[in-house]
Amino acid sequence: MVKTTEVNLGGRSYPILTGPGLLEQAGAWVEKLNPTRIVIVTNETVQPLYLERLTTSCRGIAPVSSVILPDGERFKNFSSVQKVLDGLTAAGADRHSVICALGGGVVGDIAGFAAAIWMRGIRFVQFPTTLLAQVDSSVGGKTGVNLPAGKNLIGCFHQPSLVVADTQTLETLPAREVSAGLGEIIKHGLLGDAAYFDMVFRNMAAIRRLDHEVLAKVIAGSCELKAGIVSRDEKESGIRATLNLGHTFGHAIEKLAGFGTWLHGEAVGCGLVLAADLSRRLGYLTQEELGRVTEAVRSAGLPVRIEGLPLEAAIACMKGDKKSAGGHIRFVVLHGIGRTTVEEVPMELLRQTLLWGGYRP
Ligand SMILES: NC(=O)c1ccc[n+]([C@@H]2O[C@H](COP(=O)([O-])OP(=O)(O)OC[C@H]3O[C@@H](n4cnc5c(N)ncnc54)[C@H](O)[C@@H]3O)[C@@H](O)[C@H]2O)c1
Ligand SMILES: O=C(O)C(=O)C[C@@H](O)[C@H](O)[C@H](O)COP(=O)(O)O
Ligand SMILES: [Zn+2]
Repeated sequence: MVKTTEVNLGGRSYPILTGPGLLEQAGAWVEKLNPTRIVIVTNETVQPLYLERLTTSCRGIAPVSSVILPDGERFKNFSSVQKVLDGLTAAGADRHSVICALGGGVVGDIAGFAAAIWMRGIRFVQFPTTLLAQVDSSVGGKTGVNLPAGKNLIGCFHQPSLVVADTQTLETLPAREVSAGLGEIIKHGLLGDAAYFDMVFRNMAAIRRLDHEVLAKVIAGSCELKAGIVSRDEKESGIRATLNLGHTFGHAIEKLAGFGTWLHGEAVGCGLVLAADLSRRLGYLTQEELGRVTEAVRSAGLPVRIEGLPLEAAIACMKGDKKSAGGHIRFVVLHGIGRTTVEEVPMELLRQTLLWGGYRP
């Protein structure tokens, strides 16, 4: 059963296909792009699991080669982009070649960025194999890498031509990574409506044990929500900034703890709790609503407290967030479930939230 969700961006529109066993059928969709060469970018963990499946499916369409990256957030950097560019050079890739990103969000962001800059931009296909990538990172065209100074500081918007999410690949995903995916799913629940949030909340245990029926609903729900937002605001001049809920806090945690120490989804989950607390201090959210957000994050198996990172360093990190302007930090805040604004907040309230969350003064 293949579910299709469309990202509507005029000439750059594309479908997101989700369902079990799609890697085996991938060639049929890639062929439609009429590529001169296919370069699959993956990493050393995903390669032994799924590379052969995708390669076999693409055989006969065009010459297929692959680039295997080291695994981990700490390798989401220029050096990995260079490896992909070297692979494209070795393959003799031209402007009509297609990159296939096979893996989680790290591989997708790096491969998408390489696609955006190779010969000033070639097409790429996302084959997300983590829950987080299937519900979030493969959709919307944000590509790029980290700098030591901060998360995703380098990159561009470059939409994929197609997203193919084979839900069967989730069966080999470690439990910690499933929980990380739930960080973004809970975020979507908070951005969507109370009914979607409640459905995610009620089905937390089923999602964590990868119940097929519930998982299909949640992946479709998150993709529809994100596709709808991206279709309205591709380059984040307005509503797309709401997809950053929890991320001003989360990105600071990832950087301060050292990239890869906290998973992105873990930092986002904890960031959602902090964003909810900040919203409560602003008078926008009730104590009961804060409790529900905290309980959702906790029951996803995600951390809800920081423990010991330095508070002032966190504020310095947040000033470098991409939503900041003139050194003023802007946060996505919640006004109940399903309603958000993006605003500057009093520094005193921010400090109170950070202390409450476990930051060290
Ligand atoms: N571009 C966007 O819109 C966007 C959105 C959200 C997150 N991101 C980025 O995505 C990254 C996080 O992505 P992630 O959570 O997928 O992490 P990840 O890419 O590091 O993958 C998580 C781990 O799972 C492994 N893995 C992948 N698929 C597997 C499978 N099927 N079976 C077993 N192991 C598998 C990976 O090798 C890795 O060790 C972060 O860098 C984040 O900034 C980008
Ligand atoms: O697609 C978006 O827009 C998002 O913000 C999705 C986030 O989950 C994702 O982590 C994104 O990469 C963060 O973007 P950034 O612009 O803050 O780096
Ligand atoms: Zn994210």
